[in-house]
Amino acid sequence: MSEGTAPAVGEAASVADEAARERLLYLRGSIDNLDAALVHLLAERFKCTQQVGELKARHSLPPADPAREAAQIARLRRLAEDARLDPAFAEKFLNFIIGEVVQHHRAIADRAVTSGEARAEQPRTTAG
Ligand SMILES: O=C(O)C(=O)C[C@]1(C(=O)O)C=C[C@@H](O)C=C1
Repeated sequence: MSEGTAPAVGEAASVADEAARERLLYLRGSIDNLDAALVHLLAERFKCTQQVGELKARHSLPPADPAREAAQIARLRRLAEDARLDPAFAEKFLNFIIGEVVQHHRAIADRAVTSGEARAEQPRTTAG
C-alpha cells in the first residue's frame, strides 16, 4: 500500500486476496488433520472387523448380520442428526464401510474352508 494515501482499488483487493489465501491454508491444515484422524479411525475399525471375520469363520457364522446393521444405521442416523450431519450421508458412508467389511469376512471364510480351519457343523444326534 502506498504511504499516506488511501489504498488503490487493486491494492485493497490484493490485501483481501492475501487474507483469503491465509484462511484457505488454515482451513486446509484442519482438513488434512481430520483426514489423517479418519484414516487412523478406519484402520482401527478394520483391525476389529478383521478379528470379527476370523471369529465368524472359525465358528461358521454368516459374514453379514442384517439385524445388527439395521441397528447400527438407525443409531448412526440419530448421531448424525444431533451433530447436524446429513443422516442420509452417514447411512451411505456406513453402508460403504460395512459392504467392504462383509467382502473381507467372505474372503476370510473362503480361506478358512479351503484350509480346513472352519469348525465343522456339529453332527446331529438321533436321540431327542
Ligand atoms: O458385528 C458384526 O457382526 C460384524 O461383522 C461387523 C459389521 C460392521 O462392520 O460393523 C460388519 C458386518 C455385519 O453385517 C455387521 C457389522
